[in-house]
Amino acid sequence: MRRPQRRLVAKQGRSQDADEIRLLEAWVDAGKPRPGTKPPPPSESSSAADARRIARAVAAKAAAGEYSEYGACTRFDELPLSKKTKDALRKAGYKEMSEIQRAAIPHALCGRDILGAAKTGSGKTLAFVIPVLEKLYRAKWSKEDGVGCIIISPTNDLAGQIWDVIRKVGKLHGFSGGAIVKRTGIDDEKELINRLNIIVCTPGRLVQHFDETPNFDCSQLQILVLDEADQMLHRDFQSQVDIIISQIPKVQTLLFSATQTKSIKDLARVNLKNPEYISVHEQASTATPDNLEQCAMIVPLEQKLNMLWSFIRRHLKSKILVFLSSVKQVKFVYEIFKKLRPGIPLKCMHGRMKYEVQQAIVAEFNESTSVMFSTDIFARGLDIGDVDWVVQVDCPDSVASYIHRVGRTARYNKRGKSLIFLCPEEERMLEKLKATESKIPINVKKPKVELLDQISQNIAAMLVKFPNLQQLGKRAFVTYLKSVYIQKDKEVFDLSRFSAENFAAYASSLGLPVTPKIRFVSHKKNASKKDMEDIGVKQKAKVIEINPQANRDMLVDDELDDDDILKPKKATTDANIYGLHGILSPKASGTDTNMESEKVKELVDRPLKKKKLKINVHRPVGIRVKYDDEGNAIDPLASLAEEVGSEGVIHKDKSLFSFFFFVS
Ligand SMILES: Nc1ncnc2c1ncn2[C@@H]1O[C@H](COP(=O)(O)OP(=O)(O)OP(=O)(O)O)[C@@H](O)[C@H]1O
Repeated sequence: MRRPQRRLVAKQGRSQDADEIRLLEAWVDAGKPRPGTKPPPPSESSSAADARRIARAVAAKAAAGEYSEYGACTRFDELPLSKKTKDALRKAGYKEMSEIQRAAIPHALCGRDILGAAKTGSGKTLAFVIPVLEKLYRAKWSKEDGVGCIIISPTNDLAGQIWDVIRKVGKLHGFSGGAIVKRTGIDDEKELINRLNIIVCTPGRLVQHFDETPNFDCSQLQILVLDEADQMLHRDFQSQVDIIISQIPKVQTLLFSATQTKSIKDLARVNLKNPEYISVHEQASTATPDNLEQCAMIVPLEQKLNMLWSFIRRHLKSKILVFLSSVKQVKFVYEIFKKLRPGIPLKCMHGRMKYEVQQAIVAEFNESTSVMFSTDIFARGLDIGDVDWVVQVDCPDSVASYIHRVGRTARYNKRGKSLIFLCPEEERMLEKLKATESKIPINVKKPKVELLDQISQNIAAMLVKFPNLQQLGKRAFVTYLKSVYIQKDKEVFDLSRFSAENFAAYASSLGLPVTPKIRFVSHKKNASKKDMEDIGVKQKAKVIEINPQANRDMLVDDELDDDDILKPKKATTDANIYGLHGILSPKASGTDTNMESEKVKELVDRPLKKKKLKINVHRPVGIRVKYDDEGNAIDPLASLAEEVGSEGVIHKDKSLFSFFFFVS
């Protein structure tokens, strides 16, 4: 493939790097670990001073053409890495490698595909960021070379966080790049995206660029990373990842997660070539961090808020992350607790917030002792400093979700604690967590009922004083039931196990004077458009007798918006934008809708190079998918209505945009 003259000239201009690159190439090749090998346990005898001396000796030998094997290294400065990367690592305070870094980086440096698994907080981000930087450096990649690396992450926040690590460790390299992390202006991004060497983004946004950006060119891609790979390859992002894979060449691929997929079917979809299976904690007795203390309590639904309040009141000096199952619950609990003043700052985080607001809240939470109420938007990957407690008020949808949620504490050698409230009706989850194969050391504690603060009366008083809170409470009630109803794991989540009395008591615990009336609408698989419309029309909805007693008491309440009706929606955010044959399927509702809201930082003003044609000629044509502000596919008619009806809004949104981060 011929590259333009200008690129060659730019590369020749970096002759001081050329010698180092030659040396690194030779070292990487001569000292590479054998496929399938793991590093030996690190020797404990050498002091830090010894280790530095060894590292200097290794580097001097390499400069003299004697290349040592690097598969057993314990420090970053013993690896065949560029001086720019080593200097930045040292400045950032990274010296000793973590287990996953020791095991994965040597194999990744010599170009192998990796399927990496290690516990939460064990340093997986650096395990892929370093090979990415080195790959591009050794390929003499420059800003003019276009997209060389794509890193896909499930949420915008996580993409932003990964980009921060790249900026820190790659700051001495001259690569361009950015986290496309907020739906700002796809048109502005179209101009710029081909000039980014490293793109970090959610799958939905990338697919959107493949669809809408003329000449979006990934044909020169060098390396692909899927963070939280199990989630990427599973139902949530399956169809989008399939599209991405079909649009890019086969390149070195790195897959990382704390709960790795082992499904051959999943892995076949990303075409891994003789991958290194690296699971550093596979033999460990626990799947969660060793320094994490975990306990569970069986708490009736109607006592959960009392329990949470009492817990917070007794931990006013702790940084606490609280998981709830829906945006409306987060909003309600946050608002009501704020009014009741527990004596510690409160924050909330969910997907309906602007990315900038989220970032500000995360930054504050990083710095302060406070309580953060969050949906699962915070469950994976986020690296928040010194969280003391993770409290799961609502049951996670799986054991893997539990592991990711509790992994927000006890990160990288720090200590942490977690507590989960499970309703008696959800005890099956406790069995799953305690099962030998889950490897989760969890203690079951009995709640001390006598210590419980009873706050239902206080909440009810607040609802009288602030009527808008009553509406919020009602919605929190309904969305909680909905969140249980839509769960796939019916062994754990089964509304029919709750009685009408349970629901009434729960409503009363939220301060509601009466139990909101709700209805359940049947879920027809592969529902046609007609069916979908019918579901939207209340009179035609089919009521399911989930709990005859409950249904007798809970009929349709017309005050609740459609979103609050217990009709099945997809639990995930931007999953399945396409149906099987590229047919537009209805917008997924999602627990967190900002996963696809994107922000791009710092504008680029370099001339574009001529780009090659897209790769996949078999992609379905003739179906132009439109996306909403969050990157979800929207119905053509809905989008037409939006364009006709809200020109001003569209214009206003556009003015928010786009800037790219740069490593320079
Ligand atoms: N070699 C290292 N030395 C010191 N600190 C490190 C090292 N590697 C990573 N860390 C720190 O450990 C913390 C957790 O790292 P990271 O976020 O990469 O974990 P993770 O394995 O990706 O976790 P999760 O599974 O939750 O996404 C970060 O604050 C990071 O800066």
